[in-house]
Amino acid sequence: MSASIPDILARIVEVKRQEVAEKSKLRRSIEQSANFQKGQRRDFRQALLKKQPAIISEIKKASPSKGVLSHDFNPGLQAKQYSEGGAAALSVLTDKQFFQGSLSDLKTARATVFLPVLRKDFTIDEIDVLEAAASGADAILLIAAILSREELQHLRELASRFELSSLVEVHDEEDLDKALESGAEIIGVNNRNLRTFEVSLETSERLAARMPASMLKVAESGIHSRADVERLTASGFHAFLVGEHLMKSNDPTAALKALIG
Ligand SMILES: O=P(O)(O)OC[C@@H](O)[C@@H](O)c1c[nH]c2ccccc12
Repeated sequence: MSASIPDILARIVEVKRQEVAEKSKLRRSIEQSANFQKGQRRDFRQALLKKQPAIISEIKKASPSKGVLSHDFNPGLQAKQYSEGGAAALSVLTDKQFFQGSLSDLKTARATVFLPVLRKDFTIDEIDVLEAAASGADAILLIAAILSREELQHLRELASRFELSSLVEVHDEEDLDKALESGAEIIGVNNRNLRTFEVSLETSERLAARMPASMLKVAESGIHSRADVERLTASGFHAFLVGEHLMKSNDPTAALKALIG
């Protein structure tokens, strides 16, 4: 990994720390809304297990590596098209500054379909988990590279108290060991290195070999074709997180059907 490449992940986390400080002032009311939403969750894990291959279809207006992906961004319509194409679940980017997303995108998407929804953001604090729960998310993302083993475990357990699933994201052996030790039940391998933006499906293949057979394995990023899905299925992946390929398509429903085969 080259040290000269600007470390986007560190910059994002810096912004998240400022947001956490702001949001924490509203903790009592956020926690109250989180409690109200209990009993309303859609089972993310079961939804993935029910489909083969299970495609977690992502709603993402823009990204730091690719810029704006969709110029007529419409999260409700996108959700509907994904649902019609056979998505197992949705992933909605809620980060504002780097991905141009919002919690209201998540609410709109979820209200339009019956699929469980993953809140895709950079979770670093309890308040983020409470906020996801309060916003009606069904699952959260926990990125191993920005959390300690203890934090991973603590935030996952907090999520589960609010009936949310956690997708624990890893991108190398060190992350994976941490994720396994923290008791992760769903592990996603990000083929995109969040520090350098390099994408390689080999990352998924390499790390899958080190995971228990019973682990629910998700391959994330850089998936563009039915051949990619087949290749990763062969190395033990059951679910696939796909963003750019579907966001850039003129017909997301057809694009999704083609990935499913
Ligand atoms: O657009 P892609 O290459 O299909 O990737 C989707 C998803 O994996 C990617 O958006 C992602 C994976 N982990 C993240 C963490 C934060 C933000 C974004 C991500």
